[in-house]
Amino acid sequence: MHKLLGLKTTQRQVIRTDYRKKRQALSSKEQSTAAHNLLRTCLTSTTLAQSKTIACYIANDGEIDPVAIIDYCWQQGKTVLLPVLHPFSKGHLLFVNYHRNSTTRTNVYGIKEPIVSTINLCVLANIELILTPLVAFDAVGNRLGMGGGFYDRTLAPIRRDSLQTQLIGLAHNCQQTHMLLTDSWDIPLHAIATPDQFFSVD
Ligand SMILES: Nc1nc2c(c(=O)[nH]1)N(C=O)[C@@H](CNc1ccc(C(=O)N[C@@H](CCC(=O)O)C(=O)O)cc1)CN2
Ligand SMILES: Nc1ncnc2c1ncn2[C@@H]1O[C@H](COP(=O)(O)OP(=O)(O)OP(=O)(O)O)[C@@H](O)[C@H]1O
Repeated sequence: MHKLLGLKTTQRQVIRTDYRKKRQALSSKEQSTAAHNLLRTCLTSTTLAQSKTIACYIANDGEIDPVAIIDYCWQQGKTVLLPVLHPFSKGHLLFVNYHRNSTTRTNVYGIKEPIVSTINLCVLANIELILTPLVAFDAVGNRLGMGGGFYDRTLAPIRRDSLQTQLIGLAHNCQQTHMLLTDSWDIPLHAIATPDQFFSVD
């Protein structure tokens, strides 16, 4: 492997392990306080309030829980979507409508996802805002995920086709890193919301 590529891969793996441990170590009280404060932070930006079609996620592995954001969106009559592992296209995600009565299943990672059908699928170009899970972030919008490359692959058309879709990462305060080394395929975030702060990039 090329030296720099090897260094980056190692840095990513070390940070991934380290930052997954940090979020897993949070108590349920810390998790619920964080989840509550996260909605407040998100509402300090106009993006969430102005978007009508919003992709979110179901918390896993100590991730900050966006449940209050999902409830807020439903109350406001917004369309909420969840990522679903693509059934044929390995490493890609589909975004599927999620409402209070959605039928769900558990995927191979143990994460709940809605059942895909032709009527509940949403194409990327029609999603105004994607709230992404992440393992670590830096203040300039770089994101480190679980390592599957799912979001990077799925979101690549945003750069290729200059889509207007806004990307906001959701994270605990302890998931901020000084600086992440980036790769060519990384899709940077427009902002990051934590319980204490809203980081707008540029
Ligand atoms: N809540 C949530 N939903 C999500 C994601 C996510 O990161 N969080 N994804 C974001 O892509 C997709 C699923 N991708 C995932 C990829 C890997 C693992 C995982 O747990 N992998 C390994 C550990 C990886 C490692 O340490 O290298 C495992 O099985 O333990 C989970 C989800 C779509 N849905
Ligand atoms: N657009 C892409 N096309 C092809 N391969 C990609 C693309 N994006 C990422 N990958 C591959 O996915 C692998 C994992 O990428 P990376 O470590 O950036 O994932 P991640 O951002 O941590 O995960 P996720 O996006 O699932 O949360 C990389 O080794 C890379 O080869």
